[in-house]
Amino acid sequence: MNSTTRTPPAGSLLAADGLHKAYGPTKALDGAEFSIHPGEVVAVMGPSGSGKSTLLHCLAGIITPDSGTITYGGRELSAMGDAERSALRRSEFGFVFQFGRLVPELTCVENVALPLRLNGTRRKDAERTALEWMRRLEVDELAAKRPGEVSGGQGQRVAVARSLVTGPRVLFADEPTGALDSFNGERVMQLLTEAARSTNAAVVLVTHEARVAAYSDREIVVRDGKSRDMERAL
Ligand SMILES: Nc1ncnc2c1ncn2[C@@H]1O[C@H](COP(=O)(O)OP(=O)(O)OP(=O)(O)O)[C@@H](O)[C@H]1O
Repeated sequence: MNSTTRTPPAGSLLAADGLHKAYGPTKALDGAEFSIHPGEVVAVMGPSGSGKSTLLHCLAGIITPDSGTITYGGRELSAMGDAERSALRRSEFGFVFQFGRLVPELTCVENVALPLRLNGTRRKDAERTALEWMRRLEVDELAAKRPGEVSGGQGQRVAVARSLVTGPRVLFADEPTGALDSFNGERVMQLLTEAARSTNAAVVLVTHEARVAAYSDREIVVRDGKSRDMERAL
């Protein structure tokens, strides 16, 4: 793609270099770079409209950058076909968004089991694994309830359980606490980071809140589509 791109930093699981993405005249990404190691939690910060979500969507293979390289496990995403990228998203990546996006017609345990069911796991096995994750996120008592019957904080913990149920190597979290009060936001972040660390999953955490970013190992600031690594002591 871009002849000036560099090799990804040693040991990185997911890395991007020289990313550009424009929406018409708007430059959403203008040379952004990124890298994350297995088990690392990286906060992507920056003002509204600076390109954070666009960066996350490029890294996750949801949108294709206009130029630049993204490598996952040593392979370039752009070299994969659509089907292979979708399979990668289903098997290696997990997602949590600002609003849980749970399926309202399904119970909470069915929601958490859904990614496993889509991968062909039998219902009983999928729901057993789902319940284990719900227990870790302290929402197993809500298994039989539908999303409309639980609180925002509980629903978000159900969404975190769903994002981790397939054992992803990278968890993408886009403002996961954005709709919660500070108490529930803190609890979601504690449980999310604990669960991710216990499985050595890397977490790409988009947030504009410093208290949420405080759960990360490292911060990257995106401004006008450019990213800057803030070397922060652990
Ligand atoms: N689908 C789209 N069509 C047109 N413009 C877009 C689209 N998505 C993003 N943009 C523009 O690209 C720029 C970067 O948007 P992006 O959503 O990545 O920023 P952000 O930092 O995540 O913002 P926020 O914190 O408000 O969510 C913004 O100017 C935005 O208006």
